Amino acid sequence: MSFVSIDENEFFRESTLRICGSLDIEKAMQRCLRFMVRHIPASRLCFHIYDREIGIVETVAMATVDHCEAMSLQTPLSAEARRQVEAQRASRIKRMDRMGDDLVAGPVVRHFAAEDLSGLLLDLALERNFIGTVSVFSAPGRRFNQDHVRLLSLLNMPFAIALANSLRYRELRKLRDMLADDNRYLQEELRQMAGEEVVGAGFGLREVMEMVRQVAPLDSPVLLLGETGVGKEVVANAIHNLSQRRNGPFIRVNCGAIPGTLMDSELFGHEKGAFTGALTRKRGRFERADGGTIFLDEVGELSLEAQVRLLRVLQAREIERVGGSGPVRVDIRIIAATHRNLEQMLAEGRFREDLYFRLRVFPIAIPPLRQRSEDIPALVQHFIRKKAREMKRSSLPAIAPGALNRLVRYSWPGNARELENAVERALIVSRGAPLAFKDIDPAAPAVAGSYGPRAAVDNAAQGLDQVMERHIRRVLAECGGRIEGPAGAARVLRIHPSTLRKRMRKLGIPFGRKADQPHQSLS
Ligand SMILES: Nc1ncnc2c1ncn2[C@@H]1O[C@H](COP(=O)(O)OP(=O)(O)OP(=O)(O)O)[C@@H](O)[C@H]1O
Repeated sequence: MSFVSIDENEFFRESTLRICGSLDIEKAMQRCLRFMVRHIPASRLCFHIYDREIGIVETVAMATVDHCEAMSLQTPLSAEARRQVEAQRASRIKRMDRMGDDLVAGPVVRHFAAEDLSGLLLDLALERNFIGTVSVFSAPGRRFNQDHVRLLSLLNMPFAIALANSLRYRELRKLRDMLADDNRYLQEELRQMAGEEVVGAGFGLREVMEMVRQVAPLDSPVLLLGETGVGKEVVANAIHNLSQRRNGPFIRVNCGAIPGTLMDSELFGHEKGAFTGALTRKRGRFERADGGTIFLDEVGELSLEAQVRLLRVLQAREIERVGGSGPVRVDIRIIAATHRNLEQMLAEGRFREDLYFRLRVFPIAIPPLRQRSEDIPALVQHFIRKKAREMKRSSLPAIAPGALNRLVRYSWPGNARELENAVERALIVSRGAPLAFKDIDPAAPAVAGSYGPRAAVDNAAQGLDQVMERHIRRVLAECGGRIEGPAGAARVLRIHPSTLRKRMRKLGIPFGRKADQPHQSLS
């Protein structure tokens, strides 16, 4: 085969264009080789990196004229060969008449049965950092000479830059894949922690689950309504898991727990330096939920300013980071939840009407536990399993005779969460004996139900309005719904009946005929 002689400048220019032509090392090398073979007797290019920690040469890419591939071919080096490689700090080129005889190249080219071929080794360094080595294999029966060395040595710098970039790109891709993998794993863990199973789906929550199945495949917003602890997050999770977005993120935002001053940066993120303390760029919850579902819990707690910004996201499907220079599109499904009476908040000007109608496209009301006491036994079993697992108990305790009956008759103002706490308490005090639930007494004055240190912590976290609402409801239940009179709730609470009515209206507690509707019944 005859080779076309070439001007050095032309060789440099054409080879550089090709080695920079792709971020995939093997493709870039193949393009380069296809050009080179017209001018030098080469048959194969390989790129090798060196792992100093373990003294291994890894061949990461290989190209012939017809075939190229990314690979991870590892060759351990002898101690002497390691010393030789590790002394290498500058670019240089080495010619070998027979590659098999070289201390470093010999064991590597054995993988390609190329010991008898002549070779050129191009060590690449940038700013005194050794990047790797390109090996050029000769065509069978040909030997490289000084003219080839001169031509190849021109390519030191472009090869070093291009291959260093390709290695970085490869590393980034690897990190991205690892992150995606971590993300999938964590999402799965979260799903398990959140308790994927909706207990009562076939009984007390049957209608709720029918609605869930209807709306899940669509992208419409869903508004979950129900008392605190009733299972709104569990239902939100079920919607996400039954939707096309199930492999995307499910991001919960507790709107009542984020201080007003941090709301924007929490929800929408910020750019680096947007304000004092913004040391790095941070993605907000909306951006994190991209491709998945955002669950806005306690949406009724949002300030009016935050409501305006939320409305903008709902309308434009875009967010703007604090200190950002432009909008960022987000592909999200919104599920909002509240235990509040939003209609009443509308009437009082505490919730925006436009936002309300945007969120209220598909409302689902989750009934309180006292209206679906048929779910209590299954929930108790579910929580026993869950808590025993968390507490690393090897066996599941039995339930003491009569205890389940007591649980079913209790009114559960704190709903499933209160039941979950009761199970946890019972497991702690039982020490392996059957669970007696002695602190749950349906006949005791309602306020006594779940008081104690734990409930006090719960109450503190709930806010004054909720605690007041809960207390009033319990006293009302105890007084058979009566407000006035010697046995009325106002007397027990030591306030004037009209003050009590006013407060009940404010807290959304029905009275009079409304209180007789089953949803509100407390007994
Ligand atoms: N149907 C159910 N099946 C299984 N677990 C449930 C069910 N309902 C509630 N739970 C459990 O009860 C606890 C409270 O439920 P969740 O957090 O969903 O209530 P919530 O209505 O969102 O409360 P809040 O209004 O206070 O945010 C959680 O630990 C949840 O896993």
